[in-house]
Amino acid sequence: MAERVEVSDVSKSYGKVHAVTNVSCVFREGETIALVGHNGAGKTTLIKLMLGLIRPTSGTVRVLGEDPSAGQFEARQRLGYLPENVSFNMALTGRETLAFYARLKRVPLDSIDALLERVGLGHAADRRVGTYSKGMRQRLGLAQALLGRPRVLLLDEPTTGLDPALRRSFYEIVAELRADGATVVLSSHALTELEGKADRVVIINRGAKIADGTIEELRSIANLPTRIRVRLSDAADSSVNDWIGRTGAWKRVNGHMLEIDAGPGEKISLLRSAASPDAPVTDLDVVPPTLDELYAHFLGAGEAGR
Ligand SMILES: Nc1ncnc2c1ncn2[C@@H]1O[C@H](COP(=O)(O)OP(=O)(O)OP(=O)(O)O)[C@@H](O)[C@H]1O
Repeated sequence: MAERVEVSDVSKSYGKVHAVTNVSCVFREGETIALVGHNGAGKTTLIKLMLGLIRPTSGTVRVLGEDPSAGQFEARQRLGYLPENVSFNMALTGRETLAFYARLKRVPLDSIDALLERVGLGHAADRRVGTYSKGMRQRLGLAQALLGRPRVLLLDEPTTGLDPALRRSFYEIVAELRADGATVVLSSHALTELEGKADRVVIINRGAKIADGTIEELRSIANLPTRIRVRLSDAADSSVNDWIGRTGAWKRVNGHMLEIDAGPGEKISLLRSAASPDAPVTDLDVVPPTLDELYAHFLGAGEAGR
């Protein structure tokens, strides 16, 4: 797969503030990447570096084979950007707004109506943007970013302000872009929202990259325990205590439930013993670590390494 974005050992400082420190990453054709980090972690700075709006203090950035901060950045037309806070001229209609951006990008104006339909704004094309809801403005921002079928899309916290139905339709569009070979970078505060949506997750903390991989890879690196919870057949039965004594350090949740945090090495043997015919168990749940726990793990590991 072709490399679309290459960030090599990039740092960016604003005076004494080190917004990004020695970050390297490569984003390829057809990849959807989640750029995750807390407020002030450096996500927007990284996106601005990829857009060429700012230059790195050190290191290099290449987008579609070119330096995005060079004066003649021919690839700009193939780069789409949705800023964190979209702001439009409230007096223009949705269609006029897109026409304005299409002229700037030198994109044929006849693509505008199809784009407005695609983001669900066809019915409001001739209304002034001042009358749009926040979600409608966000979708107009997405339509603007999609002008000219860009090969790289940088979407800064794109689902802020969208209700669950709009989020779903937003991610449907992201899936179509991915199928069409676009490289999509989605920045977010929350890892949970992005499960199943991104091929890869890059976690940024205080300007440094602290994790990079698929969610499965990150789960396996983090090695977090899986919670196993069992319902006892007869909690009062003395055989229960014998069984607990034989099988592990189960904790009582209440009178008839036990749970244990099973490390990767003991998970199978604990499940076997809980499912065996002599176990006083009538039901069993396996709860893998949540994405919030995974995120917290990497943030904690990043802090410990400082
Ligand atoms: N123009 C600037 N001048 C000075 N400091 C800046 C500037 N832009 C960003 N910073 C600082 O750089 C750091 C990273 O900011 P950045 O906006 O990249 O974070 P972020 O991860 O996008 O945060 P958020 O989720 O809040 O948008 C922060 O400490 C911020 O205050």
